[in-house]
Amino acid sequence: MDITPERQQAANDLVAATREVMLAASVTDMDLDEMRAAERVLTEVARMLGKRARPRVVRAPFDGPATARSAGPDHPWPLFAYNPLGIPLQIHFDGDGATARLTPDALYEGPPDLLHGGFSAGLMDCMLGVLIQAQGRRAVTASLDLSYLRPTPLDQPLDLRSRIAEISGRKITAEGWIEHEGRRTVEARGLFIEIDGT
Ligand SMILES: CCCCCCCCCC(=O)SCCNC(=O)CCNC(=O)[C@H](O)C(C)(C)COP(=O)(O)OP(=O)(O)OC[C@H]1O[C@@H](n2cnc3c(N)ncnc32)[C@H](O)[C@@H]1OP(=O)(O)O
Repeated sequence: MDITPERQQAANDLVAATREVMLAASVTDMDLDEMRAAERVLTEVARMLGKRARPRVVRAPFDGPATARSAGPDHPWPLFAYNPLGIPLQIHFDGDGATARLTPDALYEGPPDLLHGGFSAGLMDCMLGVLIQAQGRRAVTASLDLSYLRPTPLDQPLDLRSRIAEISGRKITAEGWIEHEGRRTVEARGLFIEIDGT
């Protein structure tokens, strides 16, 4: 089924509202009865939405990041607009690099008050992978090496960056990092291999 701009916006708004629910459900301190009442409402919502469902989450077009890159840094590419489980990012492209800003909330906690290292890895995979996709290259991650240099805080703005380091035949190496207040907390280096097909 084609997705009209109106359906796309409605789907994105629904996913954004779902993220709000996920955070609220995770940190709520309501009374037992209120929690049970909220659970009943949410179960009903899940049934309502599930009455007609696709087998998979809607995919954004493959060439979306390349189009955003051509349009310039003021035209970010939204990541995970259709999937509440993904950490939503607005990725800005500038030449051979990409940047994004994120303030992670309580959903993404690992050590107390800090960002979970697995989420950092996922963010880096996205920053590197989407940058490669924005070059029009169809590639998957073959390896991703991470250095956790210092703790990454929650509830504070983080700057995410990536750049292409090397291209050799089908092999593309990209680097990225997470910064808090100008200091790197995580560094990543990934090898991506170009694949055939769609
Ligand atoms: C459709 C794309 C849409 C956009 C998607 C965005 C993706 C977002 C990022 C992801 O999360 S991707 C999901 C996680 N990754 C995977 O599921 C990939 C699983 N692995 C594979 O599918 C294959 O192993 C892979 C395509 C990576 C390589 O298999 P090939 O059979 O094509 O590789 P081949 O054996 O011919 O090796 C090609 C070169 O890459 C090198 N290589 C392959 N895997 C490597 C590895 N793991 N580490 C280091 N080098 C590796 C290999 O040594 C060789 O180097 P040389 O050309 O110099 O000889």
